[in-house]
Amino acid sequence: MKPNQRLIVALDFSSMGEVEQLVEHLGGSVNYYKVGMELYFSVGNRVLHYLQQQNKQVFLDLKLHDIPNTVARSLKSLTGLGAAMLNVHAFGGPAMLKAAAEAVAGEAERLRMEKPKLIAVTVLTSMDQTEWSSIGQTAELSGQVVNFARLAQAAGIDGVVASPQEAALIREACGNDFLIVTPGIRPQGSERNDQSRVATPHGALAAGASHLVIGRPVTAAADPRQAAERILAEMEGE
Ligand SMILES: O=C(O)c1cc(=O)[nH]c(=O)n1[C@@H]1O[C@H](COP(=O)(O)O)[C@@H](O)[C@H]1O
Repeated sequence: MKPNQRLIVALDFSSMGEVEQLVEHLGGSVNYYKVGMELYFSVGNRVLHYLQQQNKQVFLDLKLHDIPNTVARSLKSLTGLGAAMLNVHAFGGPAMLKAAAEAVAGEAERLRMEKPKLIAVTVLTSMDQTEWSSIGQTAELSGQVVNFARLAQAAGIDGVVASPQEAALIREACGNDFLIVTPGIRPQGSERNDQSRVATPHGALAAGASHLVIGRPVTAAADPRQAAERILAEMEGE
């Protein structure tokens, strides 16, 4: 069976021991992992080296959000680490997004390496319309997600992180080559936890997601391998 490159399992842990235990347990069924702030701040580049040795692809999810110069210079440092995907917050605005895209492309060219994909986080999947309004936003949340996706694409960014509930609108607005990476994935019957805008794996793919980011439905399952294989079967049936 061809390895699945569309399922990204989130390694939301704080130690190498937990990472090694899960990656060994999941074996060849999972080929793509997300390293987020908790893990990277705890163990640093050790986890990237480990995943590279295991021939796994890495989404290094550090969600940069700062002025254009700072984000561009930070991304230069991150580009050479060998992750397949990096991200920034779309809230940084068009100038920051453009500087970010140029920094990654320029550094990858300088290092003669394949350019990591750079994607922009739109509106966090934990937020619902009420919370969105509570921070003073008057536009409809889904409309703003699509607006961010358009701005990111115009700035030369490869795709967005959004909820599966906006995936169809983004696909329509940004075309087939644009990456749509969707967390907020919850298989039938699983806990929502702190996620608000959710869908099933099948629902997310049917709406046009290119990649699914899944954490607790796999990592907190009694049998993570069985949980991952069920999700993969649901994805392959798509
Ligand atoms: O950038 C992300 O990956 C991200 C963006 C977002 O809007 N929502 C979101 O949940 N995430 C990440 O996706 C993962 C979801 O994990 P679970 O809720 O456990 O499936 C976490 O590691 C989050 O940091």
